[in-house]
Amino acid sequence: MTYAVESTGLTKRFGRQVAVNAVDLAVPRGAVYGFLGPNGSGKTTTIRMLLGLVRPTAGGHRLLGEPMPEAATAVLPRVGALVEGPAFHPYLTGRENLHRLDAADRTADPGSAAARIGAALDRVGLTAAAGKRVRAYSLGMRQRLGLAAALLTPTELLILDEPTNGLDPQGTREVRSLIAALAAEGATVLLSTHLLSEVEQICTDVGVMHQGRLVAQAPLTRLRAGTAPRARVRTGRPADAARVLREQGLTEVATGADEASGVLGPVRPERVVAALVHADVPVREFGVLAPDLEEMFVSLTGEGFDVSG
Ligand SMILES: Nc1ncnc2c1ncn2[C@@H]1O[C@H](COP(=O)(O)OP(=O)(O)OP(=O)(O)O)[C@@H](O)[C@H]1O
Repeated sequence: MTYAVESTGLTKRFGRQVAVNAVDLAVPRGAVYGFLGPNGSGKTTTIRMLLGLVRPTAGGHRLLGEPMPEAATAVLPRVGALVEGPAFHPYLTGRENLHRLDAADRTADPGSAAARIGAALDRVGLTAAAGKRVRAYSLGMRQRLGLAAALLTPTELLILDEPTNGLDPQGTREVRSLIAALAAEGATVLLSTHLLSEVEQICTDVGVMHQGRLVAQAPLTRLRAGTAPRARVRTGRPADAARVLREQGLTEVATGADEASGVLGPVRPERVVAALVHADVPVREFGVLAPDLEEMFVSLTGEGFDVSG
């Protein structure tokens, strides 16, 4: 079995609106999979279907190789989840809330509950605030408590909806390093985010959602390799430069007021420079522009991502 999460044709309609449209997810075992998309693109609805919280209109999926929802009782205890608005009791402390959740899990051993809860609180950096009532928690502290709840189960697969949402920069860094540590211990992580920078920092794989559709899905290394570098020449004679670029085999050649550029493909940049000089094109500047993931995602979705954070 190679996929920790696998869906085929997963679809959810709300009335006339198709929130999730025939999504085929494939999350490899051991991956940190970034489920990336702008607000409203269908990430949360997909995650809720994966966890069996929302019934799909069509399609199906497997978690850890088991068919859902048929195998839900067997497989869900092996899956840690953080979904929007976890139902914590506001008048109980963080620790007491975890005890409640842990006690509700029939597969958890009550004898080791205190140790399990202490370890989970510790991992998310909430030990000091564990004795406070949840109603006094900030959004970031609630988010951490949600993560601690996800860590109560064995972390074979973690499904996290916007895990760094509401955290300050320090908290964001801590949660990202926690995710990296869990992955290093062998867990598969699927996390949703609208931050491309988050995907670039911690993910090995990415799936891009746009208007309910999964418009791209690949290991990050392959996406980076697939975004072709462009060569750019600054010159007073852009038309002549463009002709040379085409002669040299560059594709998608474009010109601006004082520049020409094209996709290099297999052509070596030093050959292009030599050809420009040979053709008497005055070269003020020559550069190879690094592939830019953001540009690629924008071209896939026609929308920008929030790149801060
Ligand atoms: N229970 C519901 N009833 C009706 N429409 C819904 C419901 N839940 C979600 N939607 C709609 O489905 C679409 C996808 O929403 P979803 O929350 O899955 O997107 P998202 O990518 O998670 O966005 P966000 O980042 O804002 O959470 C949205 O247009 C939303 O309004």
